[in-house]
Amino acid sequence: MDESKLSPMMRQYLDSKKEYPDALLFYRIGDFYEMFFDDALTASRELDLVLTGKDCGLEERAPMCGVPYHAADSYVSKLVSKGYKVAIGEQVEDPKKAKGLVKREIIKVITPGTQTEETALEEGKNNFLLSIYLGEKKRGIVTVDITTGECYATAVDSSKECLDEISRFSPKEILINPSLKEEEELFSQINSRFSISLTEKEERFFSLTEADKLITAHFQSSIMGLGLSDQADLRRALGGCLSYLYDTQKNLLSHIRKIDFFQNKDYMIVDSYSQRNLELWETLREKKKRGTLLWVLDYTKTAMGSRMLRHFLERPLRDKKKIEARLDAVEEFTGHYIDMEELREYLDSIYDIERLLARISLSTANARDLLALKLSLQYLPDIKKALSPFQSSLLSKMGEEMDSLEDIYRKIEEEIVEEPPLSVKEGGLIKASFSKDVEDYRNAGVNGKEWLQELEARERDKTGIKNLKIKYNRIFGYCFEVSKAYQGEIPDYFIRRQTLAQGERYITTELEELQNRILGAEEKLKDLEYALFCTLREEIAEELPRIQKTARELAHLDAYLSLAKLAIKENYVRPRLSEGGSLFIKEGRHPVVEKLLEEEHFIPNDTSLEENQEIAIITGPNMAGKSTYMRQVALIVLLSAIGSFVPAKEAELPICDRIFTRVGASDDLAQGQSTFMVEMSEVANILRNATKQSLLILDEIGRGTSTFDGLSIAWAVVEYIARHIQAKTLFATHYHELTELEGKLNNVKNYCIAVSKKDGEISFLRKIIPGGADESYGIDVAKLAGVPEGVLSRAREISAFLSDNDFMQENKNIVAKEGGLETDDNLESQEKQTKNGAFEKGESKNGASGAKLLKSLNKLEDKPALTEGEEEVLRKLRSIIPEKISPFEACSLLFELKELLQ
Ligand SMILES: Nc1ncnc2c1ncn2[C@@H]1O[C@H](COP(=O)(O)OP(=O)(O)OP(=O)(O)O)[C@@H](O)[C@H]1O
Repeated sequence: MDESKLSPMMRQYLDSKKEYPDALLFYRIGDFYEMFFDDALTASRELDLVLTGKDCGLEERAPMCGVPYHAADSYVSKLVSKGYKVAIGEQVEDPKKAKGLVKREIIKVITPGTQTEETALEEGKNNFLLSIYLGEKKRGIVTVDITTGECYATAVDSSKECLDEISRFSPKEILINPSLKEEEELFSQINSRFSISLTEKEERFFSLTEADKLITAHFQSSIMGLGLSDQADLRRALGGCLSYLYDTQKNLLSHIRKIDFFQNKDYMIVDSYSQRNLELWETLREKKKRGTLLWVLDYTKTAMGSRMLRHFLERPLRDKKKIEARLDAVEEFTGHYIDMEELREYLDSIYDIERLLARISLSTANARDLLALKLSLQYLPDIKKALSPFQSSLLSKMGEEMDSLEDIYRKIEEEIVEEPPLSVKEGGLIKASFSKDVEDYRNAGVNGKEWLQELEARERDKTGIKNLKIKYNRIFGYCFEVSKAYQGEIPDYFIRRQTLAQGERYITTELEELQNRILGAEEKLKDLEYALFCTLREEIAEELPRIQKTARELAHLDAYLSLAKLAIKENYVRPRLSEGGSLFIKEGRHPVVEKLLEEEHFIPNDTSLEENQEIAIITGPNMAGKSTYMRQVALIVLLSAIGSFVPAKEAELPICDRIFTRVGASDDLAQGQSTFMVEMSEVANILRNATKQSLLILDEIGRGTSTFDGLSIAWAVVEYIARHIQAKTLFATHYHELTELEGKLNNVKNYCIAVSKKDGEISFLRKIIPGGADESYGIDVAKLAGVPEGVLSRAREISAFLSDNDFMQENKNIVAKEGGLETDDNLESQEKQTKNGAFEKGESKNGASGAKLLKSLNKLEDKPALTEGEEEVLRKLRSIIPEKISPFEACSLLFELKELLQ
């Protein structure tokens, strides 16, 4: 584009655009925000706007579309929620007074992680911007929610931990430095697994010197004072984050006052796979809250409480004292139902104070926001009073820590009217009783006419001029009009302004004063009210620390009350935290399935994983309830770690360092990894990181590959856990062979989920009992699912053939013998063994199945004449025998051969 030919306005536009090339630029022109060129094409497509053109000095018109300025917020939110960034180019001088082109500047940039527009934010969920600085050794991670002022920071060692944090915070936007792109795995996972807007900034954006300058200025403390001296990567991430926030907001960020440092080791780690598998705050499929653990837990009354509860869930505790303190608070509430309900009622009238404060700090709060703050504070003294009888450590401290903030309440009460308008610049927001000037101006507007009539009557009496009138003229304003007949009676304090055909126009000092009061009143009133409002907003902003602290206490209070309400409503019990690490649950229930079943009755089950008996192998047909049972145990352990009561009759629970789950297929297939590959990398991760204090939930390990390899892997994994990790483990499997481990490894015990079969129909009893399952009932479940009878009867035939055949038995023998049960094995040799497989031609360990196929091949080759079908089988056998084949392929070929050769 030849920019020299552009019109001045277009040149001005393009200069602004160059400042934020990755943002769509909304450019204020008159009453519209216009977009041009590519931005116009994108916006018209995304917002369904009519695309027009504008003469721009070039041959072709510039594509253009626009939105009315007063409706811009909703359009901006729409774009931002789709992941776009939007820069607002505003007119910064009065167009009427401008000489030439109106001056325009970008006043803010709105991005997914920095937007504050209320309608675009999710209630009960933070809107995080996460900044990662990938350093040489560490990864600094800083997360800020500009809408609440929260700021969390940590440094982690691995990309995997980065992903765990991303998954936990679910940020709307991630700020990265270029080296993160080189960490391909992490980068591709961020891109594919999360639909998060990525903002890449050049390395200098994260410069340590700049970061330190910004951090010390913002938090008004030295790097050492903040405890950041040896945290260079974290400082860079924080510096980048602050710089980005200042740049986009173009505003003070005084509500971000405190950095909340955390270390993974202080919390129970639930990695990102497990967070999703256990559906803690988002369902796997629909990504909704309904159907998650958070959905069950959330009886909070305020958005702050709801966010706090989620926060509890994101970071289950490991410190016994802290967990007991939360449990004490919950228990105390459950024992005082009426007080609890009274407090919950008070919370009902509390708005999202944290978000209100953010708007106050960013100077975007309006009078309605201040009113909402006032209404939120009105019951604080009552809340403090209602809390005073409570004695548990957290609750008694909470009452003391909470500030009743009566001064703030009074300030707003004195100044802001009961129903203020949305706009703060149009007047009507300040009480007349608050300011004499406001009262006068407002009176002037309302009473102006009366005052003029009064003056007119008074002057008429005084002068004796009967037809003396006050009239309004656009040029001279208010004047007395006196007809020619009365010219001789004009008093000397009448000052002549204009001669008319029939008379003269006069003013007096009093009339002039009155006129000033009346004519300027409306504008002056608006200006005065706005100024008073801004002062009040600033005064409240100065009290931010006090209000923020109280808001935090209210959020905690709401979360404890919610847990207490849950305990009462859903009949949960207080867990005992076990000293020795044993896990014992009597009549445990799955919190979510129980709630979803509603009318249907959920069958409770016991669990016992003790020292020296940590591993449970769970067999049972499909649909019996294995996954539900295992998840239920994980969720119960997790609930106790957040300080919640648990769905059981009785529970003694360990404090785990981590919960690992390997359940079902992950959604990483999108990344091009096979189901089996994903499964194995998760297994590898678990085996490498689990400790004796971990809880492992393993569902059908090995099902993603051939039966033989799968069984071998599953076997070896159980063995490895039993011998080397001794973590509490629930291991569900369809490989009944694994039940043999019970006798061989003394910390393994078998369980199965009972079913009954009557007249060929199975029914699920949902009860877990000791021992292994007798049958797999797979075909019965297929029947329940409506698989056609033809397929079922054929499956029964095949199943009968396979159980007649010693084929599977042979495979099992190979696993038992060659899996090294009798010898001291290790995982590596196990893996090597299974990789070799059992079907390679010519190797002794290939087992009898390979030999059997060879025999069949020879038999076919010896036959003088072959049918078409036999030829096909022969061809297949020739092609596969030198290769590895799966046991099922081998089985089905054997089956075909059996039929053909008969
Ligand atoms: N204890 C229970 N009480 C009542 N219903 C239950 C119980 N456990 C599970 N169910 C019901 O049974 C359904 C199947 O359970 P689940 O998915 O846990 O079976 P599964 O044994 O893991 O099956 P598969 O092996 O096919 O994955 C659940 O969706 C739930 O509705």
